[in-house]
Formats: sequence, C-alpha cells, structure tokens
Amino acid sequence: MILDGKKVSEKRLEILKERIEESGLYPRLATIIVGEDPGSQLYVRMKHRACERVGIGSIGIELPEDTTTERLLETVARLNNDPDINGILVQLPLPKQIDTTRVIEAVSPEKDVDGFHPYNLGRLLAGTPVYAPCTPKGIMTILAEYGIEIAGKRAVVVGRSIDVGRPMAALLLNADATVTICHSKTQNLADEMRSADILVSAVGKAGFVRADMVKEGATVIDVGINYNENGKLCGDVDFEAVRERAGAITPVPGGVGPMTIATLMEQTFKAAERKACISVL
Ligand SMILES: Nc1nc(=O)c2c([nH]1)NC[C@@H]1CN(c3ccc(C(=O)N[C@@H](CCC(=O)O)C(=O)O)cc3)C=[N+]21
Repeated sequence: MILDGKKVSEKRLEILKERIEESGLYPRLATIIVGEDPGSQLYVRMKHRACERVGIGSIGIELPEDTTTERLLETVARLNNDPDINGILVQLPLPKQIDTTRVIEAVSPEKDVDGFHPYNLGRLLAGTPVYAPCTPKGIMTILAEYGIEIAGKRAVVVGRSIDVGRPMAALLLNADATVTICHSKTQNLADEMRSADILVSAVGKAGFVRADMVKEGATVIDVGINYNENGKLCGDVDFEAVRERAGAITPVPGGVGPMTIATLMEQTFKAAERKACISVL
C-alpha cells in the first residue's frame, strides 16, 4: 500500500479551509528566511501558497545572508509583540554566524507553530503536547488516516534531529509504540531496522534503506530529501525494492513533505483559535 501524503494533505487542507471559514478568524503566519538558499525559498513559497489556499494570511520576511543573531532576534521580538501574527516560522537551517538555539528560544511558545521551542518540545516529551514539529506530526496524521496501528508495535526511528527524529520518537511513544532511536553510532543498525513494525528513516542518504533491512509487512516512512545523480528528488528508501516487502510505504515526493505543510497550516489555525480562546484541538 502506498501512503499517499499528497492526497491526505489535500483532504486535510480542504477540511481546514472550511473550519477556518466557519470560525470567522483570520489566522496569520509570518515566515522569516535568512539568505538566498533556493531550497529554503522553494519551501517557504510552498508554505505561503498553502496559506493562501486555506485562508491564512501570510507575511514573508527576507533578511540578507550576513544578518546577525541580534538583528534576527529583533525581528522575532517584533513579531512576538504583533497581535495580528499568530504563527512565526524561522526557516532552518540558518547561516552559520547565527545562534540557532537562541533564535528558536526567542520565538514565543504560543506562536511557535513549528514546535521547535524547548517549551513545546518539553510538553511533547511530557506527553502533553501543544504544538509538535510539523514533519513528525504530519507522519502521525498519515498513519491515522490509513488506520495503521501504533500501540504495542515496534517503532524504529533512524535519525535524532530536533525537527524529525527526536520528536518522532516522542509522538510514537505517546501513541504507545515501543520506540528505538538509531543514529550514526548505532551498532547492528540493520538488525534494529529489521525489528521494526514501523520504520522511519530521517537520514538524508539516497538508497540508505534497502529491502533486506525491512521486515515483511512493515510500514516504512521515508523522511529523506535527497537528489539522485540525475538531479531528481528522492528519499532515503530504495522505493522500488522496498515496496515489495513493506506493508505500507510513503513515496518521495508525494509522501511526508506535503503532510509537513498541511500540519503547519493546522497548527497556525490552532494558534489563532487558542488566542481567541475557542476550542482547543
Ligand atoms: N522552520 C522550518 N520549518 C520547516 O518545516 C522546515 C524548515 N524549517 N526547513 C526545511 C524543512 C523542509 N520542509 C519541507 C516541507 C515540504 C516539503 C514538500 O512538500 N516536498 C514535496 C516536494 C517538493 C519539491 O518538489 O521539491 C514532496 O515531498 O512531495 C519538503 C520539505 C520543511 N522544513
């Protein structure tokens, strides 16, 4: 079974559009991008397009490559204090002169629709999440949409980043999976991966997950964003070989990526609802 993230994201965005309309709210997202990285610019453009589609206002702030941490902190503070802004997204990665941790911690937790602030990561780890990082949250949504059971299953997450691996493990644990986090120093990695009922790869190497590392019938979630030798977007998983063994698998493109953006939209609306003290998701 192919887990069609594109299709699920479209459906979620349609539902969200109606909910926003009915709410009478006009949520607003501010994005900040530092520098000229074409990849980052593409993703931010996609986020603005999604905003437009569902009825979220968006403002894009573009700062030069040589922006200082202080200057970026001032921009964040201004958006924190702007009552018309519900969500603030600082596109990562930031240029190397910038102290990313300070910037993430400067975003008001109520406007942290990316879910990267330590308050929100702490709430997630405590099992009482408010905003969770959009990529792993989107993965939980796609698993739910396809009725894939999580409770009691063995989940193996390969990768321990703050935006994917760590929060993914926390979300799966909150859903009662037995969770293992693997990384570059893990011994017998292939054996660990073969034990997974749910295997999440967030490694960043094309062809990293081969068919012999996947248990028959397992659910395989591919978070990789790589480009092959022909310059084509591909994930971590050897898709054609692995799909024969997997029970369910997400493609790249059309899998996890669109779910990330749909989740960002949902969390931005949630921020507007919480500000207006209406129902809480
Ligand atoms: N503060 C912050 N928040 C983020 O959420 C964030 C970020 N920084 N930095 C970069 C990553 C990456 N990311 C993606 C979103 C959508 C697709 C997506 O929709 N991809 C399409 C393909 C797009 C294409 O054609 O390249 C797909 O997989 O089908 C991919 C990647 C969000 N990120």
